[in-house]
Amino acid sequence: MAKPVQIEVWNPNGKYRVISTKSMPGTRWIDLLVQQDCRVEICTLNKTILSVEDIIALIGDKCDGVIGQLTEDWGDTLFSALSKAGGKAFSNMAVGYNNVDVDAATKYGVAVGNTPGVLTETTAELAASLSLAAARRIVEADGFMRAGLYEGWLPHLFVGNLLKGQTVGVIGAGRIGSAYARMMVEGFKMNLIYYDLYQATRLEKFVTAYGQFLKANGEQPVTWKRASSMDEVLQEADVISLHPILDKTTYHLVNKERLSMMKKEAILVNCSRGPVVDEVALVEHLRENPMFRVGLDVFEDEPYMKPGLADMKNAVVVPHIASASKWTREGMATLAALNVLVDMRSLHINFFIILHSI
Ligand SMILES: NC(=O)c1ccc[n+]([C@@H]2O[C@H](COP(=O)([O-])OP(=O)(O)OC[C@H]3O[C@@H](n4cnc5c(N)ncnc54)[C@H](O)[C@@H]3O)[C@@H](O)[C@H]2O)c1
Ligand SMILES: O=C(O)[C@H](O)CO
Repeated sequence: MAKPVQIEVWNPNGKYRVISTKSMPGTRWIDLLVQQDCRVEICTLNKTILSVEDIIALIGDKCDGVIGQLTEDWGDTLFSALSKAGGKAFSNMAVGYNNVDVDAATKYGVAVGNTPGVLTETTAELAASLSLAAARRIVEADGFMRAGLYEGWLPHLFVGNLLKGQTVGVIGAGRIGSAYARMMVEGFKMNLIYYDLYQATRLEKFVTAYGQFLKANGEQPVTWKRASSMDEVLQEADVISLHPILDKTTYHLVNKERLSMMKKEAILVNCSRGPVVDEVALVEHLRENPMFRVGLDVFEDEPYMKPGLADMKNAVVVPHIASASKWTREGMATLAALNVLVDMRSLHINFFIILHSI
């Protein structure tokens, strides 16, 4: 039996039907779709994560394109339903496709898009924030103040780690990993060690030039190294931030064995995807190594945390907010709408007008 559908409709008489499974920030994305003769339907169901059945009900009998979210399971069932409804386009409002079966989409003739780039700096800034929060024990200290425990300055009170001159390690030096590395190198004068399948030439040039600038000004130059293995990064770095995509090769990339390679006072930050870290092993490691700290934006079984994690004082945890700046979220929504419009190209969308309205 078809489920009831709760929606908000824009441009009810539009020729093409485009669905967004969630309300998204700003109105520019809606304007773009409306200008191209789309009827835009936004799901208003009061449920954080929509099920496959919910989305099938939204798609209905006729649907030209869908903007979906990373919490949804875009596999064979949904692409088959979208294709049957005449759909040609799907865009994830996220970077990457780990919740999307691209082969299934291709099989059903649905083009798939995602929203990289506009979230690079915002996500890197959150990774930098988590690095600082963990290094300087900001959340613990904040809780201490609010609990009325502060009785006056003490030499040992919330002593943390100085970043300057230490080594920052980046696993996955793509767009976000490189932006984070630049922030930590330039902002805190950290040396860089990174591991990626590809050489990050621009990043290397940046660190070299910045090192030369520091030297010319009588300061200790910063350095960079491309590691030949991920283990080398884990062994050498003081702060390690994870930025690879999630796929079969990066699932549980950081496991019990690899955690044990890291320095006892190291900081691990994850703003990539939860399953890149074996969270059960991480909780055990945090428990056994109180000076080891983590900053986590993502979790293995979102929205849940593995048992014990919430009790760990040496963990800073935030609810997947790395891309949550107004500019970025509006940009992601705009990009997702453009992806859908471009991929509905067989519908003779007027690209000249699109390009002039963004
Ligand atoms: N927490 C958030 O809100 C948030 C926001 C944006 C992106 N992300 C995640 O961050 C990821 C990276 O985004 P991006 O825009 O930088 O992507 P990107 O494609 O530019 O960078 C990913 C990098 O990972 C590298 N890589 C792939 N497999 C690897 C492996 N096995 N070992 C080491 N490196 C490997 C790639 O070569 C690439 O350089 C996204 O796929 C997404 O999962 C999370
Ligand atoms: O990949 C993404 O885009 C994030 O996880 C949400 O912004």
